[in-house]
Amino acid sequence: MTQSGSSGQVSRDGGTDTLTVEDISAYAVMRRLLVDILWPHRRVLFVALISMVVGAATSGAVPFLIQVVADEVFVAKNETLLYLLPVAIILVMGVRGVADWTSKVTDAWLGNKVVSELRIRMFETLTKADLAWVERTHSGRFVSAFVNDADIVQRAAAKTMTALVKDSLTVFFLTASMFYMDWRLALLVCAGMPFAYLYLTRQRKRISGSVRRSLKEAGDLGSMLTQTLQSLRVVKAYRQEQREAERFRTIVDNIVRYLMKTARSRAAVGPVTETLSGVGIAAAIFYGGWQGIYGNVSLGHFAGFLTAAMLTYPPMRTLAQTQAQLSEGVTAASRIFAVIDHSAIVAEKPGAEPLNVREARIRFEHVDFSYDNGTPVLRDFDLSIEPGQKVALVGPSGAGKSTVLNLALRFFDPSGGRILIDGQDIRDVTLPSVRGASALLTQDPVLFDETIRTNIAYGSEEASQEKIIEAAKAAAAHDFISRLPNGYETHVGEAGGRLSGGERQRVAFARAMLRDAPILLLDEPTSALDAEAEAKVQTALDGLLKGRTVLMIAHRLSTVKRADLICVMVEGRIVERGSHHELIAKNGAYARMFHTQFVGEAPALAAAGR
Ligand SMILES: Nc1ncnc2c1ncn2[C@@H]1O[C@H](COP(=O)(O)OP(=O)(O)OP(=O)(O)O)[C@@H](O)[C@H]1O
Repeated sequence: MTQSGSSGQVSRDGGTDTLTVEDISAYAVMRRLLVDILWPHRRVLFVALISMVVGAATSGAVPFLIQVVADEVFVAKNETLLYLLPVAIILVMGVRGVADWTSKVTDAWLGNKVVSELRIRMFETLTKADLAWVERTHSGRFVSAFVNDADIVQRAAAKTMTALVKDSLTVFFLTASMFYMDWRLALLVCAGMPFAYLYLTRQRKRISGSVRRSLKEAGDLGSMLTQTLQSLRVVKAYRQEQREAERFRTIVDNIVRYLMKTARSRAAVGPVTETLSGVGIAAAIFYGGWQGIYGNVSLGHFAGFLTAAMLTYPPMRTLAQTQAQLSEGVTAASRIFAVIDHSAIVAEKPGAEPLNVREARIRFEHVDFSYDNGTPVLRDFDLSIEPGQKVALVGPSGAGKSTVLNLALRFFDPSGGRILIDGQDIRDVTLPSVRGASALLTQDPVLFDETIRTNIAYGSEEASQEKIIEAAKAAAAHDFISRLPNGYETHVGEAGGRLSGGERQRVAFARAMLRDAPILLLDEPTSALDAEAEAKVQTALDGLLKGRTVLMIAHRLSTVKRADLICVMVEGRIVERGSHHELIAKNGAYARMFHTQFVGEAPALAAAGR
């Protein structure tokens, strides 16, 4: 058992069967964004806040200036103020302009920072996450989190931060000025606010629901696009273009449906705030005018108040619209947090030491394992591989051969038994040291869309050019690489698509050579090659196997013959073990396999002198 309590039944890794998004409150999400992400940039945040406060305060000063202009210049005919007031207004507006510029730039910076930080954290989680979880979650869901969700958070962060702080402060200052000037009039203007608040809360819930669904559909769209691009040959060969296009159209239509729902809820905010502001201002004009005619309210007083009321509504309207945007941002952020919060179950114990590889002896000690559906895949799997020994696993499809390699690399943890390398349980040592002890070669080598040199040096970045060439020579790859126009600097294309299968495999061999790991795990790396290509990589493979402990999955007689020990697996158990000749003589499961699967290869191998 690991410290994280891994049970080997992958579905029980904390109960996250899919990427469930919890209903987190807007407050919780914003608090997290503020504390976790923004706090390290508190200086910029501080500058942003100051500029917003200054901007809001200058707005609050404008009605007073208007009041003074009306009362002192127009009514009292004060000439000195006539010269002073324009200067004061230019100053106030100038300060407001600078504050506005500063708050916009700092907001954009903080918005971008929030999103890049969220993207980085998601990526880190992904690279450290359990394979089981990543495989279970559709790639489109991740792509959507990185692209759509992050984009929405960015827009929401940049816009709502200004609106929430600056516009709230502006509304506060202006409302305060209104109450200071005439509290009765101010009450009239503000009477509609509680209704607006209740209405907005209802709209916010609606928006949150439709945004969540549109983002989910956007994830499905991403998944479908990836899937179609990967399987375009099959789509064409089976003439499914029309069907795929219709499926795509359904998803796109759904997205539009949910986006329109969001747009309608968002737009519904406008008429309500407009009407309320109209009613408020109309009431203020009527009551203020009445006071002007029959009471003792001065023109300046009334004009100043009306300016304050007029100036209050635009930021209030923005605040109302912000509710919608905030709701979208919170929904998208909670989807991102669902990715970030995933905790890997295959994790290191605290204070784990690195694996100390002395001889590279591997021991699978009564290992049991099942994937998330709970069906046992390995049952009492018991195998010792001596230093330098080459062991081949053979058996029918689904017997659990690849699973054994997955467990050796600690991609999953067994539910029973232990796996030891040189006597150390691989759950007790650091993860990079376990994975660093082995090199894995698969049927379909994984190359990145980089140069050949970068692909060979993947995982051994510090290797010199000489070492890279040496590894390529040992992997019989140097000659073909040298013939390429850009040699080692040739880009291999997406997934190595510009190279042939055999060339890709030799680049992968060179990578393993350079890595020089004491343990080699092979998942029949030659099985996807034709006879000619295979012949070219055989020598490379022999060189690679020399002096290493090897565990290989074998589908071909040529691979089986390389092994010192052959283990026949059936339904997760080793049912026979021995050398090729011993097992043939036994006339059991291996002999049957030999006669059905391998016999066709035997004459070719004999001719090749193997
Ligand atoms: N990620 C996974 N999640 C759930 N079940 C899995 C997963 N990978 C493999 N299995 C199941 O585990 C069993 C063993 O699979 P495994 O790939 O180890 O067999 P194998 O012997 O390598 O087969 P093959 O020779 O066809 O590659 C199969 O029944 C398979 O369906």
